[in-house]
Amino acid sequence: MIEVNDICKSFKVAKRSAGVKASIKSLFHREYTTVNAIKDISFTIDSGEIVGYIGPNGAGKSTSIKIMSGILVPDSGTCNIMGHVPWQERVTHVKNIGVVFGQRSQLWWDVPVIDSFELLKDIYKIPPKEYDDNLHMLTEILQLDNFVNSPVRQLSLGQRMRCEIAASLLHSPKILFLDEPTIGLDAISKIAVRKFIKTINKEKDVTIILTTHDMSDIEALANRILLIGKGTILYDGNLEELRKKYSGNKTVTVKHGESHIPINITGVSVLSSSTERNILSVDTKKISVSQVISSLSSKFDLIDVNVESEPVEEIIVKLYKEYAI
Ligand SMILES: Nc1ncnc2c1ncn2[C@@H]1O[C@H](COP(=O)(O)OP(=O)(O)OP(=O)(O)O)[C@@H](O)[C@H]1O
Repeated sequence: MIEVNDICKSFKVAKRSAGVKASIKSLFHREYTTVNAIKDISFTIDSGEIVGYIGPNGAGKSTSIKIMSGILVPDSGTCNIMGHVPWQERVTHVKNIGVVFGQRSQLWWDVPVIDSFELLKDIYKIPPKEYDDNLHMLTEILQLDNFVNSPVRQLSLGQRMRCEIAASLLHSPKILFLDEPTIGLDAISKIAVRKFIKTINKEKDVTIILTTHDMSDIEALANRILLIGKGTILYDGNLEELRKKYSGNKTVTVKHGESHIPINITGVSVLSSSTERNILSVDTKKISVSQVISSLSSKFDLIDVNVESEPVEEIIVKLYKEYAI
């Protein structure tokens, strides 16, 4: 469905030095540097996938999304999305894709949201029945009823984001590019947006490419991760493989009926110890969690046990460290 081959994109940026003298000099003699935003990136994405496109700030995520949406033209390389070259066949291409940039609005600021939707209906030439059905479905699932008639400038960030997502899907695209769709949202809105993304992927078979710095988005949604760093793809695989590779530890919290329990088990370190509760870090390469629990329960009276995996954030930090990005 999406085929990206050896894409490169660089930007020519004017050098600016501080100070009045340097500013005046730059009026007559400008110097430029080249920023290599992406270098030889290649990947394919199949229909129905949800791909988490992750990487640190400035890695090249937005640039890639802009190239795949046809907004930017690469310096070299090829890109084929549903049989079209995005930047050469823009009109046909945009009918197949929806794009949400979390930091920018595609809605008209001063008019009611519904008027923006009507404009998009005309721009995309959406047949009336398809528009009505999609609007009905999106209004219901994204709960837009209370603010769809308000101007965008009056909406909260979470309300606006739900409208942005609806706007990107009115023309029934098969691919949705989401660039930080949950940025700045509260916990409830984040969960609502994630739930919606899952629903359209499952029920409407929409392929989703998601960039985010929120690793719980990735954990909740992505079956595949593409890691980009310094403009190149560094990892392509699923989260489980990453967990296996980078996380050998589990955190086990043990609530017990004793005032203090001595813990001396190979592969187990005590993170914190207080009356009636111990927090342990278990190196699962040396000992399994069940072995630890049965060893403890054979000696002590355990009231409650809670086992947690290492947070995804920490696994990703290890990944970034390994690739020095
Ligand atoms: N229009 C532009 N002009 C000049 N440089 C640009 C432009 N757009 C992006 N860049 C540069 O290209 C590099 C990649 O930027 P990009 O926005 O793709 O990163 P990103 O991975 O989306 O980052 P973030 O997570 O911070 O949004 C950065 O060094 C950025 O400064």
